[in-house]
Formats: sequence, structure tokens, C-alpha cells
Amino acid sequence: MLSLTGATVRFGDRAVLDAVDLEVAEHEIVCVLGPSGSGKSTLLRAVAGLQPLDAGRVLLGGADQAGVPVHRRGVGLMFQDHQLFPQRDVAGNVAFGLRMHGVPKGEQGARVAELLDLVGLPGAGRRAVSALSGGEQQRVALARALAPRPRLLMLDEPLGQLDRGLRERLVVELRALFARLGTTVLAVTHDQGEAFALADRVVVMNDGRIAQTGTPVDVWRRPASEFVARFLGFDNVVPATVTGAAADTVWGKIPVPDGSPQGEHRLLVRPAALRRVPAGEGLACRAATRTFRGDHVAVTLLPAEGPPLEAEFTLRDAPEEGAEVDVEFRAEDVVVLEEA
Ligand SMILES: Nc1ncnc2c1ncn2[C@@H]1O[C@H](COP(=O)(O)OP(=O)(O)OP(=O)(O)O)[C@@H](O)[C@H]1O
Repeated sequence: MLSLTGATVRFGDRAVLDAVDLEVAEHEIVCVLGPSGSGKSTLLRAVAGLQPLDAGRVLLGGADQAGVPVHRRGVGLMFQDHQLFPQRDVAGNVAFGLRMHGVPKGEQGARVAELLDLVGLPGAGRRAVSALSGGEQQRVALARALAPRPRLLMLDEPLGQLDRGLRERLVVELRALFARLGTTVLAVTHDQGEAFALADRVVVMNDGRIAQTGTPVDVWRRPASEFVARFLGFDNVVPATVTGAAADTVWGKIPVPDGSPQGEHRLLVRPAALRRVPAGEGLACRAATRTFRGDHVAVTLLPAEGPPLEAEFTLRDAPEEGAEVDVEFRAEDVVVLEEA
């Protein structure tokens, strides 16, 4: 459905999009994830036709989009600051895209009503946009983007402004809605929780390039590099020499899963890998900080050598701050990162 090959955008001598190859299949929901400035918005803008490419191609349904203006690409856009027209009511906003696409006036009313039903705002057509909550405005923006039945819907930080609870609810609704409509979606977010909940596939960007792509579970389980691991919030990454089923590290010998790459690699130790053992039987550490997280306690452990170790314990097992503890590692929560 969408295909980018070697897509490159330069500002000055810096490639903000650096030879990006990306395929999005029909009905697929792809979320682009990455730190601020990694090129996510530029990627969307290039697909929409708002940003010309310096090299490479964008194909939609097999057709090269070079020179095709935004309104001829058949893509729907919904941006962070959803830019509703404040002087128009809800129906006027949703009908905007229909008018632009020359849908006869007689058909517009029914289509608007259908879309408002779809996004959970039945009968809201006459309401003033300014009188809506943030979440309701977001739904109106979504209805407006969906109204012309775009072949590809692009969302830039679609839930960025909303509070966490509402975002978590809306993301579930969105996924169900897209599945029902069979919408093909390319979304951009810096929030990994949002991306993992919404996407069939995530694309992690770093500095204009794709650092990893895969299903949310794959990327979470097997980050491809130290960059991706740290971006996902994992801080326990150290150099290691892997031989068979164990890795030599500054924290001592750590068991690794069967089939792990051998030799010199970076090693990721998830906080859940650490388990307390009796004194003298594991790696001796001091518990520096202890943070209650609801379903677990996050503890920063200071070993005699090497960087601090972030650990996760149940409330029952969590050591007090300042306590001396010994820990061992569980192979299933250790990842040998592919990148050497
Ligand atoms: N018109 C422009 N001229 C010069 N530099 C630009 C322009 N647009 C974007 N950039 C730069 O390109 C880089 C990538 O920007 P982009 O908006 O694509 O990143 P992003 O990943 O979407 O970031 P954020 O999450 O902060 O929105 C940034 O360093 C930005 O400053």
C-alpha cells in the first residue's frame, strides 16, 4: 500500500531522513516511535506530500507520488494540535474534508452523522467545537480525517495533548475502530505505551534512520541494539563476552538464553532478571534507592564494580534502602543484543 525506498530529506548538510526504506501493508497499523528530533514528523510529512524528498521515492498503491500534491494523494492527516476550525460547529468540521473532495451536499449530512456515531459522538453535529473537551475534540479531528475515506490515515501524536487515562482508553477504541474499518494507518508517537497498544508493527527511529522494526512484542522482547533498549527505558546495558550459555561482564558471569549470539556483544539485563539469594551466593550489592511502583518495587542496586543495576522486586522481596543484598540473574530476562 505504502512503500518508501531510500527516502531522504536534508536540511543543510544534515540528513533528517536518511535513506529510509519502509513498507506498510493494506490494513496494517504501523507506529513510528523515536526520540524528539529523530525524523518521525518529517517522515509523515514526506508521505503526505508536505515535504519534498531530496532523494528516494514514495509509492502509494504502487504509484510514484513525486509531484503529486497533498490533496491528490488520498491520505488523511490528523496532527497533534488537531487544528479544528473554531468558528465552525462539529458537523462543519467533519464535513470539511467531504466538501474538499466534492461530495454532494445532500450526501454530506448522512456521512457526517455516520462518522460521529463511529467516533462515539452521536448527535453532536450542532455543538460548538470550543465547548468540547480535549478528548471530544480529538474524536472530531479523527472523524474529519476519516470522512473522505482515505486509503492511508496518518496520525502525528494523535493523543499527545490528552491525559494518561483518556489516552489509554482512546488508544483501545482507535485500534478497534481501525480494525472494523480496515483502515491502513501510519502513526507517529514518542510514547512507547501508545505505540505498543495501537500498532501491528512498530518502527523505531534514531537520527533519521530506522533502528528496528517488528511487532510490539518482538521489539520489546528483543531490542536490536543498545539504542533501542535504552529508548525503551532499559538502563542495564554492559559490554559482555558470550561463551555458550553464559556472558562474562563487569557484574560477573550472567546466564543467557539458549541460542544467543556468541562473542563480544552488549548485554541487556531486564530489571525482572534479578532475584535475591542468600548472602554469599550471588553478586553482592547495596540497595541505594527504592521506589514503590504499585505492582512492583524498583530498586537501584550498587555492586562493588560496574554501573548501578536497576532491579524489580515484589513488595515482599524488596530490600530496604541501604541494605546489603546478594542477587543472581535469570537467563530468560537477559538479552544478548545483536549489534556487536
Ligand atoms: N524546516 C526545517 N528546517 C530545518 N530543520 C528542520 C526542519 N524541520 C525539521 N527540522 C529538523 O529535523 C529534525 C527532525 O525533525 P522531526 O520533526 O522530523 O523530528 P521528530 O522525530 O518528529 O521530533 P518530535 O518528536 O520532537 O516532533 C529536527 O532536528 C528538526 O529540528
